[in-house]
Amino acid sequence: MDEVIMRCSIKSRLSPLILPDSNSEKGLYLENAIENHNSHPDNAFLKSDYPLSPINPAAWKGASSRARFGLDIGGTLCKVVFFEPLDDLDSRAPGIESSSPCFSSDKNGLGVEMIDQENSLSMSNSLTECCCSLKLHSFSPRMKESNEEAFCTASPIEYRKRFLMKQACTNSVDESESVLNINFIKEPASRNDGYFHGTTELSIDPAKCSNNVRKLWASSHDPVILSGRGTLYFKCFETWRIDEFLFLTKEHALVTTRRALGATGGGARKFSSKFLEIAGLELNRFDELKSLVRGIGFLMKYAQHESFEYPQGSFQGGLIQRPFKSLEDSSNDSDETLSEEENPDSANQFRDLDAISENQTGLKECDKTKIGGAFFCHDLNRNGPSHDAQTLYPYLIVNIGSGVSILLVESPEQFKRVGGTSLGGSTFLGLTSALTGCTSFKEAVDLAATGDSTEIDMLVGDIYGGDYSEMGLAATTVASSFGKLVQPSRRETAMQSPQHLAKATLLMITNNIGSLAKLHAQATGVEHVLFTGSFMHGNKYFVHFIETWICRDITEILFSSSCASASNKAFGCCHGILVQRTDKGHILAA
Ligand SMILES: Nc1ncnc2c1ncn2[C@@H]1O[C@H](COP(=O)(O)OP(=O)(O)O)[C@@H](O)[C@H]1O
Ligand SMILES: CC(C)(COP(=O)(O)O)[C@@H](O)C(=O)NCCC(=O)O
Repeated sequence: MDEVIMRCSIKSRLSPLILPDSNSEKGLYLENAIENHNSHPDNAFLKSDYPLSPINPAAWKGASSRARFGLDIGGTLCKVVFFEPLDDLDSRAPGIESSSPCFSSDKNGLGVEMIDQENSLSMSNSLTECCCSLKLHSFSPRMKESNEEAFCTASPIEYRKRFLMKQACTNSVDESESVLNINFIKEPASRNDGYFHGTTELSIDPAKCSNNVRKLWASSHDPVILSGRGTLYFKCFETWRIDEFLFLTKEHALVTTRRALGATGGGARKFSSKFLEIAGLELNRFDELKSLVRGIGFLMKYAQHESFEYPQGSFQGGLIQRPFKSLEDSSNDSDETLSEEENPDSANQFRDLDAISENQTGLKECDKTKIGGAFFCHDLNRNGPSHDAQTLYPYLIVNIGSGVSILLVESPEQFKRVGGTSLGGSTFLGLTSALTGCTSFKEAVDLAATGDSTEIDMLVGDIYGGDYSEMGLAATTVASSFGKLVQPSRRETAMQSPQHLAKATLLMITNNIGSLAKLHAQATGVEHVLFTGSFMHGNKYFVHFIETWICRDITEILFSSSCASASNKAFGCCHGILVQRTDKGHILAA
């Protein structure tokens, strides 16, 4: 099949939405899509023991299926989104609706781009061969022949050798085996680099292969079934594992030719030759910020369901906040304390503190706060979700990845990068890891949850003995992050309290990002700010802090917080997966 033509009125073709268990935090809700819950019930982001793949064998066994991939190879994480069509699209393809919203955005580099059909892989049907075997799909007999030819001429062995040699320098390798017969390459058990350790060994033994691939491809999200079309999968691994990923892909995937994969992020440029050399994969590169805007735009249209509320008690152990303790203290000192008029922040802090102290959860009892769907939507002025793709513009995107980019999106076709900061998600993770020895993002966030940053930060009250009323600074405002550690005795104590250090780090990063977001919103005159990026994932404290303290003047704050939507750059660059223009000018919607 050389060409597939489909209608792309996605909304009308999909089945009704089925909401999953409300205690979960996972969730991408494409409107009218169905979550696949055949997978592990505890599907957590990058959970290393998550059962392989996304692939539900029953769903693809025997099917001449094809998967189309979009990769976002970021500074820290590589996010992969792939779509596995059900079967022959032709048989399910009615005509084209040129009025489709997908069709209309194909302009100015932000809409649908020409992605040829080579941005396509197929999943192996042979589960016994390898649980997650990938092989390049050929659309026509002619292409298939050339695939096989290319496979014969490919020479990944050299690269594997080099890789093994490199590994051998740092890892214990059984020297009794020749390079090509090595079954295991053990990584040091004690490695403590602060990141998710997905794969602990490389193996060419099929049994272990499944295990390795399973671990590497830790699922980041339950698959989403687009009824009658196929399934969307979300995967993620650390970018520093790219060699491992490519070798495993090559080793187990039977990559048979050079084909283009939709790819974005800095790594799409940096590693493009590596993809080609190691795995024979050609990257079809897309600008990452364009992909981000496009991915968000797509989700905005089709994934408007926020999904989960914070369960009661989920914030046990404290919250990120401008510390209230000394504010209470200083409230006894009427001379030093700001009036509400002088310091509206201070007044709000008191009010919020009252609300919070009722249940000590650290979360306002506020039924409009929801998280976990494709978008966490919080309208500060109205109850319930209010964002609407049409009325949202102009808005800011604050993408918190390794670093932070701030974009002003003026229309679906127009955006510009208006700012950024190097103090981003990896600053939090790197610093917290270095300071506390924690070994994963989740651990760092969990640690922060139990900490008290006032033990670490120097507050205005620490300097002034109370509020600095003249300048509107409450005593509780952080004057200097980590400032208390200038005292040697404080440092010693702090080092015994990793949770306080983690919290101070999270607060510092959050405060900075929030302030920048607010300033950029003011400078550009926008009222809507959307926070996204993997830093958001499971990071309720960030969300809560931002909405409570930082962005009160902004009409609407949106959080794209699920892992799936944190993959929106990958989504954006495989937008062509869902809506694709073929070389004959047809829309292809998978
Ligand atoms: N499992 C994880 N492993 C590492 N970092 C994670 C993880 N989950 C969330 N993060 C956070 O997400 C950040 C990376 O965000 P991401 O949007 O993927 O950026 P990039 O595209 O630069 O890799 C990390 O710096 C960290 O703060
Ligand atoms: C360079 C980047 C666009 C890369 O994106 P990322 O992988 O961090 O998502 C981003 O890290 C960034 O904008 N950093 C901040 C640079 C600055 O404005 O100071």
